[in-house]
Amino acid sequence: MSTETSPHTHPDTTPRAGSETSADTGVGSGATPGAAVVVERLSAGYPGVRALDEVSITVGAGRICALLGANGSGKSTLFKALLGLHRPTAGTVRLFGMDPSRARRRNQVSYVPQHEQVDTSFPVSVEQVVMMGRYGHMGLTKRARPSDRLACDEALDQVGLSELRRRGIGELSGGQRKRAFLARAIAQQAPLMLLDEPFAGVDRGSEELISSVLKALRDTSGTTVLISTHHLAGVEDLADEVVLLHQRVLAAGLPSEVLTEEQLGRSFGAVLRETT
Ligand SMILES: Nc1ncnc2c1ncn2[C@@H]1O[C@H](COP(=O)(O)OP(=O)(O)OP(=O)(O)O)[C@@H](O)[C@H]1O
Repeated sequence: MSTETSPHTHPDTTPRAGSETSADTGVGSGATPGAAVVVERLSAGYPGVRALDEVSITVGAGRICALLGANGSGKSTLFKALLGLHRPTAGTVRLFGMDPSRARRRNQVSYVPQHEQVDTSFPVSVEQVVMMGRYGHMGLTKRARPSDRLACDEALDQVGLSELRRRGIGELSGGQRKRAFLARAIAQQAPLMLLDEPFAGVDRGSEELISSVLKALRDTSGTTVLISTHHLAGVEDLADEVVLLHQRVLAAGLPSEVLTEEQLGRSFGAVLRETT
């Protein structure tokens, strides 16, 4: 990740942009080589609210980047823009050189939302939820093939939910449910994973498990991971790069550069400390 003030990329890792060629992905045609996410001078908001103001971020492929900001700092709005679900007023977003809608259609990005609506009156098992991550791979018939079942089995195993696979999703604890939705994203096997507040409302055990799963995805598959969080705890250990956001990018770089008392104090003052 980098901004104009703190250039930092990771040229050693190649984006796992599916099996597409550079012509398919658009990499090379105005894209930033080796970058999974390029946000340039992005402004976005709602009637009467400026949520993002000229935000520029670059996340190198195969990196874990934490987007750190207090409540209301614009993290969710940025995620919505990255997913093509919120139209910015200015600026551009490119995921592996593609616009967000195209990247989603080409299974380049998976998403783990902060809250997932679970309709307990319509029972869906944990493994059915995880299988939903495979829909983009199944073709028109939407029938699971052996490769889909294998991807689900592996994802359930990674998050430690194999034993609970037949349980209804509504019967899980908050932390277990979060792991189930993480497994759905893992099964999708997209080269970029976005996680909105993955540690909110989970116990210490689930937090450690989620962190180690994300690191394993980076290390074994070269997955680029972008998490939004307002919790300082754990970020230094997990993230390769940190962006401090408060409507604008206040600081960006290596955790050791960004997560200093001085930087946090200058950037957030009391606001961040109150919310961590
Ligand atoms: N649908 C909306 N309509 C109007 N204003 C909104 C809407 N969604 C967010 N906002 C405002 O936009 C700003 C950024 O909100 P956003 O949800 O992106 O921040 P956030 O960092 O994700 O916050 P949190 O950590 O509390 O989820 C805030 O001032 C918020 O009140």
